[in-house]
Amino acid sequence: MSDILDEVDEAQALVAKLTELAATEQLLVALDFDGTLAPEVDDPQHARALPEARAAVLKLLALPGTRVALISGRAMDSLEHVANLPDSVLLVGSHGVEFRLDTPDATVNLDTAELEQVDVLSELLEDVAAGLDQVWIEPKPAGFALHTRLATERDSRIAHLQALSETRAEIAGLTVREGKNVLEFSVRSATKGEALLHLKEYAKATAVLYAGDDVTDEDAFAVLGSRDVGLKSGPGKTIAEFRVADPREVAGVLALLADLRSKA
Ligand SMILES: O=P(O)(O)OC[C@H]1O[C@H](O[C@H]2O[C@H](CO)[C@@H](O)[C@H](O)[C@H]2O)[C@H](O)[C@@H](O)[C@@H]1O
Repeated sequence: MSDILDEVDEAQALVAKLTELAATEQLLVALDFDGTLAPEVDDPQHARALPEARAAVLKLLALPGTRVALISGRAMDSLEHVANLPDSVLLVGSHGVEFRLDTPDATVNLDTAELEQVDVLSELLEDVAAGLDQVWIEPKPAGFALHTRLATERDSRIAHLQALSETRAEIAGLTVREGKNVLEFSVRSATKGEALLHLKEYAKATAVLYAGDDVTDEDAFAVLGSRDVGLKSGPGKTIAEFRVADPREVAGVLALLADLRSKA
């Protein structure tokens, strides 16, 4: 019984906070993609935002004083492809390495040393993936994601251990992030928290909603202020103020925010 009461209290607190947020002067709605707008799927190329999430994003985009951004671990070209949203949506790819704001230039210019590190990374991770079933690498401008979603638990563990020890032995200062069935390696360090702060300033936002589902989203939750709202999608430890069960419920929150803001 007390669980139900807790859930009711939390839902009421979320609605109250969204009502405040909806009245802010310049709103930034910043969203993670996989696991937040789009349910997880086995092939990353097939991930798509739920239709109701997409509809809510388009409704928010049309409102005055409102910007929408996606902050993703995906490479920019992959994010543009799967999100397929209007150009007015601000995009951040590769966990904050790539930006597509209102001007089209999103190129990452790696220096010679970084390019060499990417080559070394590629060789090492390709070797790891080649020796294990259902382990594969996804290239990004400044690194790679090592995917293990369909691998056995044993192969997945071996892949992570081998990849970590070999890359760390060869490349100094490598950024490694753990996500859902994925280990990400980047020769440029950046976090979703830094990206969110940049977007907040760029959009002159007076308040922010940030929603995300994975460990890397915790960096974004960490930079939110008292007027902002952090929304965790799904299970797992979080510092976000609020939690919903899955992308379907995230879509519900976005639709409610759009509705409240259109009336505010
Ligand atoms: O920051 P995000 O937008 O959540 O992106 C994180 C990673 O998402 C993708 O991988 C994850 O989603 C896939 C599709 O559901 C899933 O198959 C995979 O197991 C997940 O790790 C993407 O492929 C990565 O590049 C992103 O960094």
